Amino acid sequence: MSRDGAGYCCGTDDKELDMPPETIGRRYEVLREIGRGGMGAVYLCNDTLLGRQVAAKQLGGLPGESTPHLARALREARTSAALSHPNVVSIYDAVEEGHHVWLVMEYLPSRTLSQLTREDGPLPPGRAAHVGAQVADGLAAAHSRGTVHRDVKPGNVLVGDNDHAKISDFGIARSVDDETLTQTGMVTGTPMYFSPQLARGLTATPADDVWALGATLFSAVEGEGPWPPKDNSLALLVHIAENPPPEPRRAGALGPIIRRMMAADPDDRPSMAAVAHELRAVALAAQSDEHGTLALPTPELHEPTHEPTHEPTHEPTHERTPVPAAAVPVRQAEPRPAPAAAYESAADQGSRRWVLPLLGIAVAVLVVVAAAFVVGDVLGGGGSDPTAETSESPVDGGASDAKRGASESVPEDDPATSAETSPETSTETSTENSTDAVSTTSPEQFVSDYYALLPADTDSAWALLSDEMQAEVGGYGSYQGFWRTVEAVTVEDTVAESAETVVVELIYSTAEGTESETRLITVENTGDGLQIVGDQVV
Ligand SMILES: Nc1ncnc2c1ncn2[C@@H]1O[C@H](COP(=O)(O)OP(=O)(O)OP(=O)(O)O)[C@@H](O)[C@H]1O
Repeated sequence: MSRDGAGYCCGTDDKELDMPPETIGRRYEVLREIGRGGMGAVYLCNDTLLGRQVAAKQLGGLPGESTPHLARALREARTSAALSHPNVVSIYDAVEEGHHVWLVMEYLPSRTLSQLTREDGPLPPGRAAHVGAQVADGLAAAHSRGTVHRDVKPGNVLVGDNDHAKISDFGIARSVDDETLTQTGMVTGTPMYFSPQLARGLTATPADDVWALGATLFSAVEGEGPWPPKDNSLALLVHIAENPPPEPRRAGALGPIIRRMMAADPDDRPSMAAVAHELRAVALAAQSDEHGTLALPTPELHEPTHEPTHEPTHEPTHERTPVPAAAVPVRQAEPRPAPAAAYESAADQGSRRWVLPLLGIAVAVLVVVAAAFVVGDVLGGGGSDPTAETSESPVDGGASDAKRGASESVPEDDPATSAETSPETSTETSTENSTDAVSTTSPEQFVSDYYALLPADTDSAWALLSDEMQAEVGGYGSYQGFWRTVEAVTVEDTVAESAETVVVELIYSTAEGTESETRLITVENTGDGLQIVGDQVV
């Protein structure tokens, strides 16, 4: 192992894998190890640029395994970065160092669902339903954009305070039209939670995630996995493929939904969105159980996540349709001196170019392409190349890059050529450029990166609004309340109209559907970097 001017440099033997670096990518100070998984250690770090805690997961670096590991890591970063959702662990950055990739992600003080079950015993059905509903929300958002997780299991469900749950580890997730993984012939995932179809080697579909979540809930309430443990994975696969689904015994009100989620025929399984809805109903019923036998932590049940809330406090005069405000929610329908995004008249609403009726498969494809576009931006610092989805390029930034972009440059390297051929991290490159780069972040990149933060990281996004815009919005609570109603926002295109104005085309996904909108964003360099100072529908 060596440390050089570019920061920590990793070797390739197992011993070195056990030694944490002091800093990752010259930006993330390692504080302590959080845990270990099949792919390596996870460390709690301090992001010195944004002053927040993050989790960094080390992947790759084993002899002869670096390439597939890097590919898996980058795929994980791309998939998760495109999935900005309150119930999906956000990927902020991916740093290549030596033979390793560090995935830098949102830190969630938590226990995994498997730890929780092991330490607290089997979960009451209502509590399991509450956790499961949130995970189903996150997975439904992934499914709506063509991504199958493929490794849903208790170890990939992080449960934090008040049982706030997030699904993590999109390491083997992929878009359904991405044949890269199937071409490798690799079998990945955890057999214990495989559906019979996956066990038979069929291509993964959203119905397999539904099964896996059903099996995960089965484990949570039963205290043990759905199948008898077997040392031999192949034997377990054969067992799953040839035997009827297990019957839950301690699931109570959760029993019927678990049975349907684990239906042998995938066509008999509900969609993930329907699962979320049903699980939430079970959780709510348990919450109101007077006898408290299904007691739940109450605060989180009221968290809107993205279940439709028909009476949003921040939108008193409008239907709860997603309001595609660049930065802010609609608060009232009164005329404003400047048409800031915070305010939109009823006439505006009527004339809004809703495209919902035109949406269908074509939009699903569009969203996937747009997601690649956003990630491409993040990868290339402005090189918005949708083809980057299929290249093994480094992922630099993710959600955090918008914030970083406000104070430093993002390299203009070509994402299609910089990964396998150049081991330097893109984070390193951007850090090196940081001293003189305040003015080099393009407004289009800044706007793209701003939206990449949303809806998951409202804290960081909020900091990118000028004081005046924050006042226009009506406060952080209102801003956050709006973004909680949005499952995903995707930048379809950005065009600079002038040095300070950007036309951005957006696609919003909510529980009610998908819609697009074009907005004019005005940015200004305030000395601290770029900030959003104006926003209107065009
Ligand atoms: N974002 C995070 N925030 C907080 N803790 C985390 C985070 N990600 C992982 N952890 C912790 O680190 C441990 C290891 O995580 P990891 O994802 O590597 O495990 P795993 O899913 O078993 O591994 P793999 O999927 O690679 O086989 C987990 O048990 C969890 O407690």
